[in-house]
This record gives sequence, C-alpha cells and structure tokens, in this order.
Amino acid sequence: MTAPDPSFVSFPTRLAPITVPIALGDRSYDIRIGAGLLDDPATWQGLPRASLATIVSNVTVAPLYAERLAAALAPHYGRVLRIDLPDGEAHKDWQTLDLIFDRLLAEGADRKTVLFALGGGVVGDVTGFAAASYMRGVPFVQVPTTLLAQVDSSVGGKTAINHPRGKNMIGAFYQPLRVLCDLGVLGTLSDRELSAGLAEVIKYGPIADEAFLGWIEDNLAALLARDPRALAHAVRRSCEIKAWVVGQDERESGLRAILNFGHTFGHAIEAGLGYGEWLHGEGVGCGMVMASDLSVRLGLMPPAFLDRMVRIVERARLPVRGPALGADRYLELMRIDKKSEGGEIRFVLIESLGRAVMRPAPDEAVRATLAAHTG
Ligand SMILES: NC(=O)c1ccc[n+]([C@@H]2O[C@H](COP(=O)([O-])OP(=O)(O)OC[C@H]3O[C@@H](n4cnc5c(N)ncnc54)[C@H](O)[C@@H]3O)[C@@H](O)[C@H]2O)c1
Ligand SMILES: O=C(O)C(=O)C[C@@H](O)[C@H](O)[C@H](O)COP(=O)(O)O
Ligand SMILES: [Zn+2]
Repeated sequence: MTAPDPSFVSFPTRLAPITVPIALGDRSYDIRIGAGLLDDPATWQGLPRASLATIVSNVTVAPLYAERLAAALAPHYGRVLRIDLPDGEAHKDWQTLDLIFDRLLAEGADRKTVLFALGGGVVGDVTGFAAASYMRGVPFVQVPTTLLAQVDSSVGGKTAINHPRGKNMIGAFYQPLRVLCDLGVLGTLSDRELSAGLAEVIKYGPIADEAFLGWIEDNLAALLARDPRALAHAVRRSCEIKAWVVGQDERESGLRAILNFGHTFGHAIEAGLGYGEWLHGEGVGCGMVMASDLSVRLGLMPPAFLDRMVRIVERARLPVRGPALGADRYLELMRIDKKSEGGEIRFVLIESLGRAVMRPAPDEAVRATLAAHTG
C-alpha cells in the first residue's frame, strides 16, 4: 500500500469552499478557497480553452502536485506542457524568466496559451511576469501552494523579478484570470515556510483590521498546528482584506502601499543578506517589528503596541531582530525601495490599530530603530 497523500490526511474536503471576488472592472476575478479544489471539475469551469496549457512550477512543488493539475487540465486543453523551474528566491531572476520564454517559444506557445503558476510566491511572481510579457500578454491562473502565496502574493497582480540591488525591481501589474487556493496543499509545507506565511497574515491586522489581529493572537497555536478551520479563516480574511485594498488602488497610487507594512526593512534584509538567506516572510515579520518601533518612536502609537507586535511575531516563530548589516547599509538599501521619492524613504507606519499611513522619517529615528532591533 502506498503512503497516503499528506494533503488529504490533514485537510478534510468537508470544509465548504468559498469565493472572494476581486473587483477590478474588466480585470475582475475570483479567489476560490477550499480543500480539494485541484481535483474538483468545477474549479476549471469558465476558464478559456486553448490548444496549449502550460503549468509553470518548480522542482520541489511539481513532483507533489503537477501531475494532479495536469490531469485536471487535460480534458480542457489540447496539450498540457510542464516547465519546472529551479527552486528558491535566488532564482527569481532574468535567467529563470528566460527559461520560461525559451520553452514557450520552442513548444509553439501562442497568444491563447494559458499559463498556470503552481507554487509559492516565487513561481507566482515570475510566471505572472512571464505571462505579462510573453507575446505582450497571455492569460494566466494562480494556483498558490504556500500559505504566503494563498494569503498574499497570488492576489492583486503584482508580478516581478528581483535585481541584486533591490527586491521586485523589474515587473508589471498584471492580473490573473482566477486564483485557486487549495488548502490541501498546505499539508506538505515545512514549518519554516508556514511561519513565513503567517507574517503576511499578521500584517493585515495592524494595517486594516484590529479584530483580525485579536483573532490571530487567539488562534496562533491552531494556525501553527495547521488546524484546517483556522487556516481556512486566515486565508479567507487575508484575501478579503487584500481584495478590498487592491479593488480601490490596483496600481499603488496610494492606499495599496499599506500592504507594504514591514517591507521597507524586510526587503533591505533580503537583498542585504543575499536573496534566499532569510525568507521573505521572515524579513516581513522582523520588518513589522522595526516599523512598529518607528511608529512608536514618531509618537503615532503607544509603546504597548511595539510589545504586542514583538510578542505575536515571536509566537509565530519569526525573527524579531535583524542582521547586523550596519545602519548605513540598511539606509542605502532602503533608499532603493519603490515607495521612495527623490531619494527620501517613505515608511508604512501604524497610526491606530487597523489604520496605516505612509510617512518619511528622520534618519536619526530610523537609526535608533535599527540600533534597537538589529545585531
Ligand atoms: N506579488 C505579490 O503581491 C507578493 C506578495 C508577497 C510576497 N511576494 C513574493 O513571494 C515570494 C515568497 O513566496 P513564498 O514564501 O511562497 O516562497 P517560495 O515561493 O520560495 O516557496 C517557499 C518554499 O516552499 C516550497 N513549496 C511551495 N509550496 C509547497 C508545498 N505545498 N509543499 C511543500 N513545499 C512547497 C517552494 O518550493 C519553496 O522551496 C517572494 O519573492 C516575495 O517577494 C509577492
Ligand atoms: O500586493 C502588494 O501591494 C504588496 O505590497 C504585498 C507584499 O506582501 C509583497 O511582498 C509585494 O511584492 C511587495 O511589493 P513591492 O512593490 O514592495 O515590491
Ligand atoms: Zn510581502
């Protein structure tokens, strides 16, 4: 007898599937959340049919789930091509993008070819950018397989690759046709990656929903234990908040920047250490502690808020102290951030629970935050 698939063991299919719509005019789409979605024929209804579907995944995720996805797609497409990328943040680059373009061209992919991004945020971001640029745009579907990708990266249409100088520096806004969050696939995720995903879940509390922050605090043990109902609620509420934000400001002319809470510091850590050393979620967790410190330092929030954020980030098994890159290096890396204007760094800060603002901060305050939370 073969060993049971851990995704079926951990996640019973009796969890009712739910749909979170994201309203973007003619680019509107649904985020579907449920257990066993990959194997449900209803999942694929209403997607464009074509002679070729391409599953873009990576060498870790493809052996786990690509066959199931290919079998589900086979009835609807003339041919299902598979592209397995190298795994890891260090491969979110031009070379990997080229791999996709080379294969698509070699296999005769045309403008109707539908790309399916099967993987975490790295696969999703690279595949999305490939979809945005191959023949000036082909349709794509997000099939996120990490918690982080289900609660954040698969939703909202930010696609990108990294540059050695800065995160996500080359990319495009390009929306998927649908997002399919099969909770069952979270059963095979490592504990470290689960915690990384929790960082982005936690983020939604202070920026948009005080009650959700309280719910996360009350349910952190259940989330870490992968309780299906707790994970389902975390994915649903996160997607609702992200859909609400993106629906108002698709291209980050204002409000959407709140989703960057913790990211100015976090991206500096990721780039400063070299991509892949710290996970994105780890950078965000620690970055939220630093941004909370800055919010307190600038008089926006009381000190108890910082204590609360340190506690929740620690309980999620995420780092609360950044690496000792040196304040000058942090400042240099943060100046490249996409929110900077005229060389002035702008931080997402909390001004009351559930409400974020974007503000510049005096260098001395930032240095004090770095002194308190790095090394
Ligand atoms: N576009 C956006 O809005 C957005 C939002 C947040 C993060 N991001 C980006 O997302 C990336 C981080 O995504 P991530 O945390 O998913 O990392 P990731 O894509 O590197 O995946 C994490 C690891 O888990 C493995 N994996 C994925 N699914 C698995 C599964 N079901 N079972 C076992 N292993 C599995 C992957 O192969 C990888 O080794 C960063 O590049 C970040 O910048 C983008
Ligand atoms: O969707 C957004 O907007 C976000 O900022 C979500 C972030 O979690 C994500 O990491 C995003 O890729 C960061 O965006 P960037 O514009 O700072 O690269
Ligand atoms: Zn992020």
